Amino acid sequence: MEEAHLTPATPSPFFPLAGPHKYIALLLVVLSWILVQRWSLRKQKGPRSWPVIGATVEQLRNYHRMHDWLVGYLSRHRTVTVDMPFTSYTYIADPVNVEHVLKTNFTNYPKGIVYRSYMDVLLGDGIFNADGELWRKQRKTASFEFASKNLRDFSAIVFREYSLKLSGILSQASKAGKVVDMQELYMRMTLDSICKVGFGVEIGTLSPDLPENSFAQAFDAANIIITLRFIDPLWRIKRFFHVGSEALLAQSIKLVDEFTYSVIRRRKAEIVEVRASGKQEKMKHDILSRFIELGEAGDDGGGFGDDKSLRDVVLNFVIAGRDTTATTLSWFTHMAMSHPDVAEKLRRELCAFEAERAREEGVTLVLCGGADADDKAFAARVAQFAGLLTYDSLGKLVYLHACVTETLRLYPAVPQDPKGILEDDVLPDGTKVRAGGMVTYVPYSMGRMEYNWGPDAASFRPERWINEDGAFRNASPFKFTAFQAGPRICLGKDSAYLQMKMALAILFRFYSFRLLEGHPVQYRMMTILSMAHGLKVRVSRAV
Ligand code: HEM
Repeated sequence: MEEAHLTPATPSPFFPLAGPHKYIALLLVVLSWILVQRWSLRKQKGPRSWPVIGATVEQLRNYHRMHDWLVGYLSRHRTVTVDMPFTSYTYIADPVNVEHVLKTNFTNYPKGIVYRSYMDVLLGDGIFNADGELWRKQRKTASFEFASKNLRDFSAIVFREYSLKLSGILSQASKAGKVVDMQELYMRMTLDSICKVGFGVEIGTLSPDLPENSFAQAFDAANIIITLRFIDPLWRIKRFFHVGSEALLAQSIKLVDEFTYSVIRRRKAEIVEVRASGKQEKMKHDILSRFIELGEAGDDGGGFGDDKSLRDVVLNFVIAGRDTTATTLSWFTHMAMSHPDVAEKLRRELCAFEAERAREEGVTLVLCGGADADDKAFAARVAQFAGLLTYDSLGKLVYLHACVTETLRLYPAVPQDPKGILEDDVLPDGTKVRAGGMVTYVPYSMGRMEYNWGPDAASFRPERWINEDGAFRNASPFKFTAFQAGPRICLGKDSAYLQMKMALAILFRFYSFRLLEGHPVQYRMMTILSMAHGLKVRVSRAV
């Protein structure tokens, strides 16, 4: 044993030095490697990167406030690279780079296989998750549907009906002095609306007793867990062993699927019934019926012949139409509460509009006795006002339009939108991006950048959207990116404005809102910028 200690160490064939030299050499190799790493990162704009783990630790530490974390870096650099294990994410906020990615070199920046692999479980082959021919066909079919006057007229009726239901709930809450969660109510309203407009189904989550809705809960849980996948390198292992967040995800998707397939079965049965009755005029104008018909005709614009494809259509439209709109309505309400001058100016616009429209239509406005009016008289007055709101007349509400747009500038419903990179490329500002990585345009940051909006970029100021003649002033879609831009620009933008303006005109004409004292308003990290704790308010009638 003693001898063994005295025997000089045998040099390894892989490391031919022995004794202390071996350790010094090893240290030198490690130091040189670190130096090379630091040298190659010297021009990197973004958080500090470490060998192998990249910036994972800093990113995880800031995960709960990631959008603001990025604001900090992007205000200094315009383009930021964040290294992650085995990949890197490039974040952009300069409209010139955004135009390059979303339009000029569009084909190089698809959703990509990484994004698809994360989202597949929820979105399947639906339009949000599709690239190439599969996307093109769905886009064509859906664009055609969105342009139809039938759908627009039907939507206006549905949006008015559900806004009035929401008004009824608020009216009762104001009388009872009850606290309400506006985000939850908006989510119910937009879910009911998209189910009616999208799939011709009445699901009634906005009925006065506010029933539990397991679909909505499971859908939200799935969305949160999928967002976590973007920074959780272990998610595939968790999925394989069916543990932790991935086990919960599987459960949530099961619930979501049960609901969705039941909607499809119901619509198919109704279509058969209408056909058997021979009453074609009873055929509904919803989007799902249209896709079912296309699938049956074999002219299915993207393969909608089977229930799985229809399931993907349904869920993609739910995610498109429900959360985005409800989230924007919630942030709008928060902005109006925290900017009383804006709320007052909006109210004046709505009252003037009401008087003018009533004159135009020859309507005598009912006297309802003010805020203490009895319920029936108050409801009648609200319904009378709602009757004056049409697709065309809502176009006259320029200040309301500006307030909604300003809300989206600072609180875009989709705060970050990642794209895959097919081939190495150089962005217009000289940043190199590598095939297989990801480039993300960041609407949340873009709205707050002084280089995009001037020194008051961070202030909520709807007036910036109105020109000297009092008309709405548009901005380049590559600078105001809340609806994306280029060939994949949001298809539901007009529909979303129609619904939001219909609801907000009614609510802000007849109610005032006060944030519940001490209620925290913060976003939650998920693909949509929803509020982590909802939006708890007290509401009062204001005739
Ligand atoms: C405030 C409301 C809304 C906002 C801020 C918004 C924003 C967006 C954004 C950022 C995208 C691109 C997402 C991506 O890269 O995948 C998008 C796509 C889309 N949106 Fe909207 N959206 C809104 C409402 C709606 C509504 C109400 C509908 C339909 C009912 C809708 C239908 C779509 C569709 C179908 C796409 C996919 C377009 C494509 O990939 O070709 N959106 N929207």
